Amino acid sequence: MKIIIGSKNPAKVNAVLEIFPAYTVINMDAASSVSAQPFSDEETREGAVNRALECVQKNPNTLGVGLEGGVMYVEDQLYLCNWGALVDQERNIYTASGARIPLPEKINTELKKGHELGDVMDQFAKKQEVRKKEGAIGVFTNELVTRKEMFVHIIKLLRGQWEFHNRF
Ligand SMILES: O=P(O)(O)OP(=O)(O)OP(=O)(O)OC[C@H]1O[C@@H](n2cnc3c(O)ncnc32)[C@H](O)[C@@H]1O
Ligand SMILES: [Mg+2]
Repeated sequence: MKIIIGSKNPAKVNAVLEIFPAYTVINMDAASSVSAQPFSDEETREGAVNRALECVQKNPNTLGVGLEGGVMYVEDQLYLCNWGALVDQERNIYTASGARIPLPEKINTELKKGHELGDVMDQFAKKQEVRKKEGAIGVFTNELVTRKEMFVHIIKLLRGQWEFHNRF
């Protein structure tokens, strides 16, 4: 059986490969159809669902996975948030979110100017393509939790819900 992941970002693709080792994993660009920088749980979740749906629509009889990164506020504090969606052949939609950590005020200021977190993180960490490697969560947890590891947990939550639904 095939799984289509709606992203070519290695942090996302490698997480799917780890949790679905028996499957053929294919990656494709899928549109989130939300802002390049989602700013709420709702918008980030919608981006993940849109990506997963597009994967299954373009590849019937497969499982589609969408993973989306965003930020959200709890009161005045900006947090990193991530969402995942899995869509099966019957178009059942399973969703789950990942761990969230607060982001420094400096990052909040840059995002409010309209910059994307990916670019802001590269500047902040003085590195390149942080979003494809340890991610913001890796930078701010001293790499105890990497972006891939955070997505691994989300995909476990998706796979587990899908298995529970199909348990008999
Ligand atoms: O190729 P895609 O799948 O689009 O992967 P992406 O890295 O762009 O990731 P998202 O579109 O899901 O994330 C939306 C924006 O937030 C950024 N972002 C989200 N989480 C991040 C993280 O942990 N580290 C760095 N940038 C992150 C990302 O670079 C985008 O600017
Ligand atoms: Mg993106």
